[in-house]
Amino acid sequence: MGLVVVLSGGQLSPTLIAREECEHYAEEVQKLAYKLLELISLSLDLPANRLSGFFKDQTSFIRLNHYPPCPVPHLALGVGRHKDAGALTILAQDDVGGLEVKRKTDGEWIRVKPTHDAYIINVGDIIQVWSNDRYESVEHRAAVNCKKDRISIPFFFNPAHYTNVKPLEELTDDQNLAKYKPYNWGRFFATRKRSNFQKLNVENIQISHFRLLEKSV
Ligand SMILES: O=C(O)CCC(=O)C(=O)O
Ligand SMILES: [Fe+2]
Repeated sequence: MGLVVVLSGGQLSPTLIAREECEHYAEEVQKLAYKLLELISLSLDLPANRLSGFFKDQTSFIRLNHYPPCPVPHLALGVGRHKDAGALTILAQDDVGGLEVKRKTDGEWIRVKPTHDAYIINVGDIIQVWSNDRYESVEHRAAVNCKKDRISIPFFFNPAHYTNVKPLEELTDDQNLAKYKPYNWGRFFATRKRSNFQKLNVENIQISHFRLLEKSV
């Protein structure tokens, strides 16, 4: 399957990026994404293949992020705070570090220490909605480094654009009411993309806009 590769940041040149290597990487990382999807399904007491059908015409893509160094990192925008809108993100990064996740208990930003040869897996908004909040997508951001360039390569595993995203019927009943009303993934994503990096600003689309029930803490 053809995957879109998006380049973002300072001096990355498409000519420097080997096409075959990107395609090979996309194929392999996609296999990992399907495996993770199976494990998530099983963890929700669902058949392993319960979610894979949503990805038949998937809208997944890879982004190559380049963060040039900045002498005043706190004044620079890396990637602003946001939650990944899709199903899962598989993030490869170099050893510079910069990714921060927001701790829910006190709102502190916690730096994620890069681990050699390991991926960071982010649960996205769609898994949160499908699981009716049993999984939760994490708020995160990426800071720039004052001395070093940084590269990160997220693979965004997203379902078909026509997917109607809603809590799975198996996980809802009279005792566990659906916490979200259905929304169309293609429209959600297009709206999100238009707002670029202002990802958590009020005018931007969020799954909380589709929430039916108050969130229990
Ligand atoms: O560069 C990173 O560590 C995170 C990037 C990110 O969150 C994103 O591209 O959605
Ligand atoms: Fe992200």
